[in-house]
Amino acid sequence: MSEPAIEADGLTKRYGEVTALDALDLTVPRGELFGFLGPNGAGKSTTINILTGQLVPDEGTARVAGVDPVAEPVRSRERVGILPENGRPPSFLTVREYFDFVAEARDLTDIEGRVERWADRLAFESKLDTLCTDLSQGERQKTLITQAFLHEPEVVFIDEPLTNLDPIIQERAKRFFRSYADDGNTVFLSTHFIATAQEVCTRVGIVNRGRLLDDLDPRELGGETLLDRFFATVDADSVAVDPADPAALAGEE
Ligand SMILES: Nc1ncnc2c1ncn2[C@@H]1O[C@H](COP(=O)(O)OP(=O)(O)OP(=O)(O)O)[C@@H](O)[C@H]1O
Repeated sequence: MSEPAIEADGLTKRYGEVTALDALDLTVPRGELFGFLGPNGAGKSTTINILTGQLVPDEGTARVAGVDPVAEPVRSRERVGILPENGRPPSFLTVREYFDFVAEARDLTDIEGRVERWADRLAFESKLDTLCTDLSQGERQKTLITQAFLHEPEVVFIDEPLTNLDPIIQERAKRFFRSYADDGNTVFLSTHFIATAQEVCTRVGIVNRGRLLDDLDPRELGGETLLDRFFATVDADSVAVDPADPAALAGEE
């Protein structure tokens, strides 16, 4: 069997008193559109930052696209695409200049065809020569999604990619993410949109308090919704936080 696209073993990260990741284990096989779900502060961004070579864990190991992002962050970042949450393209470049800049950094030549395809897919052809500072929020998001996929990486991390996109473009983007994974690449989608994860993801992980609590195929949920499963999983874990509270342990209000 081929090596998984993403493997994390015992990842631990502390910020002072706060344990953001608590020996997190995670395996994502190639070809999955993997939804990474969890409440605010669960450790999603911290996990992504470690897996993309932007943050060093206190303990644990990781491999992404065959590279150790902790030992070889630069080589690792070459292999992956990243759509950060709340990112902003540089204000002083036009959209096209920004893509040229990304292409230069990624050692890509002849990106015109790719840029045109993305502009068509996400409907921003008319904005290619606009300064990034003059883009709407949704147009900025379209620009950032495009840069994440421009070098056609085998693993892409996308953090809340649908934010600020209109419903038509959301549908197109979702279809694209799924087809990109169906082509054998791996898409790691961090989101609070649980219905979207149920709709498009081929696998989903639920994280809380820095640990992976569940890892499932949402198509095998039967009658249960992913939202029900999410609430039940996180609630059960939160009850476990306070064993001194007998009412909570009994599941009472
Ligand atoms: N630079 C930092 N310094 C101190 N604490 C941090 C730092 N970054 C994250 N944390 C803390 O680590 C925990 C995990 O944060 P993280 O950003 O990974 O969560 P998240 O799941 O991405 O949350 P959200 O859904 O709100 O974006 C939180 O308690 C957060 O306050």
